[in-house]
Amino acid sequence: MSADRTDATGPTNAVEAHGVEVTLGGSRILLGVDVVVPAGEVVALLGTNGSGKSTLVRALLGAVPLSAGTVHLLGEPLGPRAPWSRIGYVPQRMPASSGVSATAVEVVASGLLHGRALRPPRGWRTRVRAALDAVGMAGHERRPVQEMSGGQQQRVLIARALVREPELLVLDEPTSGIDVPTQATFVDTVARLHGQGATVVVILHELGPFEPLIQRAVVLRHGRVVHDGLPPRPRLDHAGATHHHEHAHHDPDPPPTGPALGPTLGPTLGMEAP
Ligand SMILES: Nc1ncnc2c1ncn2[C@@H]1O[C@H](COP(=O)(O)OP(=O)(O)OP(=O)(O)O)[C@@H](O)[C@H]1O
Repeated sequence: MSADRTDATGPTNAVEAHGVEVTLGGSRILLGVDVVVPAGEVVALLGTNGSGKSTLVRALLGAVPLSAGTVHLLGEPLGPRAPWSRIGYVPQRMPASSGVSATAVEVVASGLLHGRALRPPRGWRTRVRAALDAVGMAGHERRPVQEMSGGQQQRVLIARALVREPELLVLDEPTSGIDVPTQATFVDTVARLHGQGATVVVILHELGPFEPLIQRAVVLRHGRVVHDGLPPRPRLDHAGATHHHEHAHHDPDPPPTGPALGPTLGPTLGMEAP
């Protein structure tokens, strides 16, 4: 644990990544990404489809190998010393089923197991129920997740991350496929965790209901950071309830390089520069 990352009150940076490069299937996906997220901040990761957002999050969490660069989480380097029990992660999709039909309670309770702790802690049922409640899944405790819709499975995954009351919460497009009232409940829960000091890194297609929480946006394009600063404002025509989001947003050319969000990038995200 290095002195510059951690003081007596805990790590100053929840995420500290420098020069991250990732190559997958022979393609260079991340080309030297620097991301530093101070403890307690809520950061949105934005960018067009295929810009490398999920790969970056997976690299930060050690789920894909780095070909170059360094990552520290909550003051510890990636690896066996990384404090996984203090980190919650919600992947974009439910991992392929193993064929074992776990119930919602079992999946969420697995979020309380880590390292050598193979038994859930005292009071786990109450915590699991509260986490399912926070994602609008109260009453579904005994249902096998395999029988649930994609949106319901996503909510169970979110509950599995929330049940830890994590210090660092990493979410990959958490609200896709989830109905609007449940999105609001979920955002309230993330806001509560943030109020308790948690750091949140969230991949979003658009800021949507997270907008009031987002303090900073990191925008990727073709595996590089093209903006790191104030979040873009939603464009009025995109914010309207009648706007549909199924259309593909075009990739602007050339990419902006400065710290400010370039005028061509806003339309890509359906947002205006700050
Ligand atoms: N395992 C893999 N092997 C080869 N290429 C991959 C692999 N995983 C991702 N890629 C490629 O890396 C690029 C970035 O993918 P990634 O999923 O990180 O983008 P993204 O910004 O999260 O996109 P989306 O918004 O569609 O999820 C894409 O071109 C994708 O096809």
